Amino acid sequence: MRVVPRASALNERIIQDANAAFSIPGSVVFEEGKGGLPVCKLTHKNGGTAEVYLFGACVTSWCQPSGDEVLFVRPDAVWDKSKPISGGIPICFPRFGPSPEMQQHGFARNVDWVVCSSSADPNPDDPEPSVMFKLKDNDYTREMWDVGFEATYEVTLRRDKLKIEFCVRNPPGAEKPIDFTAAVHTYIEVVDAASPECLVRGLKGKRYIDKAIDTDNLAPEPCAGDVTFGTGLIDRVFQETEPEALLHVGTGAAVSVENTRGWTDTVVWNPHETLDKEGTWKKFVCVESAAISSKVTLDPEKVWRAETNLCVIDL
Ligand SMILES: O=P(O)(O)OC[C@H]1O[C@@H](O)[C@H](O)[C@@H](O)[C@@H]1O
Repeated sequence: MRVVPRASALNERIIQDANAAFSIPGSVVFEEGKGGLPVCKLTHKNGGTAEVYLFGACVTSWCQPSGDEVLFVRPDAVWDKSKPISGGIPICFPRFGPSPEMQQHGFARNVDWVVCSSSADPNPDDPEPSVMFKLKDNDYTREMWDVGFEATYEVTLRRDKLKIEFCVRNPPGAEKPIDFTAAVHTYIEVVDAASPECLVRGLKGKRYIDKAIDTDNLAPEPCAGDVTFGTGLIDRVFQETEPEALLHVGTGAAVSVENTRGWTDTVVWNPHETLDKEGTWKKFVCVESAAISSKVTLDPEKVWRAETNLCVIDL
């Protein structure tokens, strides 16, 4: 009889193997995280840290050297792989939003990614720990999306930034182009989303689809000014945005979400009381780097590269 290893034994083995191949003392280590799931911890020598779960390659924490957390994980997050981790930076791929072929926001946040490299010294005077994950098509993904693909996701903890690079390749030998939409769905902690001091700047004049009004109403309208929260659900897809959007978090600081490369759009989402009546919605705002308004189309062997840099700025 074939003995199926317990989930915890499998996770232990994944952690051991990842440490053997990719740990870097003081910079990159793999541990048991919530629910026993494998998590990679990055530590900068300035005291900053980040955590990335192999499940969904989901960044769940980015702490400043002061210990202040920048990201937000919802209290209803579950850690048993029965659904995506609700919070941090889930990856939406190969579909953003609902789709007839697959689960909301695609399958990338619902599957285990594989660690493929780590590094800590692109700059030896100021080591920047990083870890890279990969995901390829398999029987499960092909049931929903019958194409080949190779995706990588690299998280780098820089002195003052969290850098995220997401690449998708249409592999050699493919016979046709692939197309997809995608986003990194960044949950950022705020003091009180209901306060007028909590706002997103940098989107004025940009056209957006207001998904809170009518998801079938695809006529974009121009954004009048800063985006604020507190009156109800905010769910907006801003098209062809400038590289930087600034979320004022209410502490006198802002988080800059800089779409350095690849991304074309910015999604701003705060669920208000559609999430729960406990007031969780007041504790975060999502500012998402996205490629939605035009699908990305990749010919065989071509690579699409997208990069986001998050940075905390004193106002
Ligand atoms: O609950 P999920 O699947 O993580 O999605 C949350 C939200 O994600 C946002 O990106 C979408 O614009 C919203 O429409 C959606 O409700």
